[in-house]
Amino acid sequence: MIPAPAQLRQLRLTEFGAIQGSTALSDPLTLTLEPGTVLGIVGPNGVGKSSLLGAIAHSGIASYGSALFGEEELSATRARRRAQLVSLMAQDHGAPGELRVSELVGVGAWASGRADPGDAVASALARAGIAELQDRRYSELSGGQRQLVQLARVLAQNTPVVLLDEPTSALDLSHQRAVEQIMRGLGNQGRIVIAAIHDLSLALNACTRVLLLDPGGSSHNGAPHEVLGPDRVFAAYGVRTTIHTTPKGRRILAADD
Ligand SMILES: Nc1ncnc2c1ncn2[C@@H]1O[C@H](COP(=O)(O)OP(=O)(O)OP(=O)(O)O)[C@@H](O)[C@H]1O
Repeated sequence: MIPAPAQLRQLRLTEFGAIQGSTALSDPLTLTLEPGTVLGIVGPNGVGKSSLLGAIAHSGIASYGSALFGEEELSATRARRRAQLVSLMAQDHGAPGELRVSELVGVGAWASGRADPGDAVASALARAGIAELQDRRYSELSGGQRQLVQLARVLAQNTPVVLLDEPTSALDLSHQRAVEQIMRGLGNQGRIVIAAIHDLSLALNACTRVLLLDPGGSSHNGAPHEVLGPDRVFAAYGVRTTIHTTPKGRRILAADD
C-alpha cells in the first residue's frame, strides 16, 4: 500500500476556470473540495473537462481565478513544490517510447522527490496491477497497458491531489473495475481525486461528487445521482436516460432506447 501524504487539506477553487486561446471555457467555478472527495467531471466532448484539469495542474493550460490547496495558490507555487501537491494523468499517453516502464513510473517518484523511489515504483506498479511490465519498453505496450503505466506514474508521485483524465477509456472490464477501486481507495486515504469521465456509470459508482459542465458554460455539482438525473443529462447530452440499480446496489446509467 502506498502511504498517504501527510498534508491533507481542502482544495478551493474560487471564480476559477480554464482559458484556451483568449476564451474562458466555462463560467467561473467556485467550489471547495474536502480531503477524501472523489469528484467526477462530466460533460459533452469539447466542453472543457481536460482543460480544467490542466488548469488546476498548471500544466500548460492558462487559468483565471484562484485554485488554493490549503494556503498555497497552485499557480504561484514553484514547479517542484507543485509536483508534491498535484499529479496529472493526461488523456494523451505519449512518452519517450524508449523508456522502460519502471523508468517512466520512476519519473513520478522523482517529480515529487520521494525518498524511497525504488519502493515507490514497485508499489505503484503493483497497485496498478502491472508489475510484470516493469522491464518492457513503453513503445511496445498496448493502449490499455500505457494507460495503466500512466496511472502507476501518478500513484508513484503520491500527491494529495490526484487529477485523472479519462482514466479508464482504454481499459477492459477487469481493469476498469480495478481503477474504480483505486479511485475510491485514494479518496478513502483522504486525497482529493478529480477525474474527467465519459462513463457516467463510473461517475455514479466511483465518485462522491459530480461536476457536470454544460455546453452553454454553466455547471452543476453535487451528489452523483442528483447531478446525473435524467433532466440534467438530457439538457447536457440530448439523450434520455435512466439510472438503474443492480441487486447488489451498483448504479448503471443507460440510454432509454
Ligand atoms: N491546444 C488547444 N488550443 C486551442 N483550443 C484548444 C486546445 N485544446 C483544446 N482546445 C479547445 O478547448 C475546448 C475544450 O477542450 P477540452 O479538451 O478541455 O474538452 P473536453 O471536455 O476534455 O473534451 P473531450 O471530452 O472530447 O476530451 C474545445 O473547444 C477544444 O477545441
